[in-house]
Amino acid sequence: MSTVGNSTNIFWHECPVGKHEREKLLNQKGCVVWITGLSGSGKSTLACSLSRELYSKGKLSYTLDGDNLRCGLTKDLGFKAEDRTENIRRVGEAAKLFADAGLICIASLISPYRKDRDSCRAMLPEKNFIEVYMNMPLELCEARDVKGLYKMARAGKIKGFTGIDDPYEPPLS
Ligand SMILES: Nc1ncnc2c1ncn2[C@@H]1O[C@H](COP(=O)(O)OS(=O)(=O)O)[C@@H](OP(=O)(O)O)[C@H]1O
Ligand SMILES: Nc1ncnc2c1ncn2[C@@H]1O[C@H](COP(=O)(O)OP(=O)(O)O)[C@@H](O)[C@H]1O
Repeated sequence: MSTVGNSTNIFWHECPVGKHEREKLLNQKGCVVWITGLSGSGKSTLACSLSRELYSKGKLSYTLDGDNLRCGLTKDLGFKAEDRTENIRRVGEAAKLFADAGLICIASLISPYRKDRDSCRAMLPEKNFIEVYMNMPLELCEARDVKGLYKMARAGKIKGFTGIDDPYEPPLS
């Protein structure tokens, strides 16, 4: 019996079919590929390419994209620091479930704060969390500006935009 956060008197229930059995069934290893980088750095493009490539090799993956998740699972969250932290925590937990299901879970979110990404890494065995950094200069992302968000941020119409007036902390390795 244990207490986790605000959940009290919690009992973990074990099931005879576990991650190992599911991995055997799927003939693959469940893991998380976590793609981080500025808006417009190419996260979603890479996530989709990787998913397609894995599919063509008969490997089951599932993509968790920041923009898409913000239409549902995380629609109650904005872009202030504590909301981004909760966003990453929640998606990290979801990604962990997909990996436990035996899937290759590809998460593509800005995830600007190093400590939040490190918390997600800590949820899984070291080799099951692969962090990928889209190392694109801000100038290039801004020049692409597919959604026109950088222009709005520069004009002060969006406050706290990553890379403009909100920080991005690149991975150390
Ligand atoms: N203030 C601000 N800063 C950054 N991005 C913003 C902002 N407001 C809206 N958007 C849009 O939200 C997308 C990023 O969502 P994420 O969930 O990945 O962000 S975060 O990880 O919580 O920082 C991001 O999508 P991508 O361009 O695909 O990264 C934007 O379309
Ligand atoms: N490797 C690449 N080379 C050139 N353009 C790219 C590359 N990857 C993505 N793009 C383009 O950059 C823009 C932003 O890509 P996107 O995947 O939406 O970024 P993000 O998900 O990080 O916001 C899109 O127009 C996309 O076609």
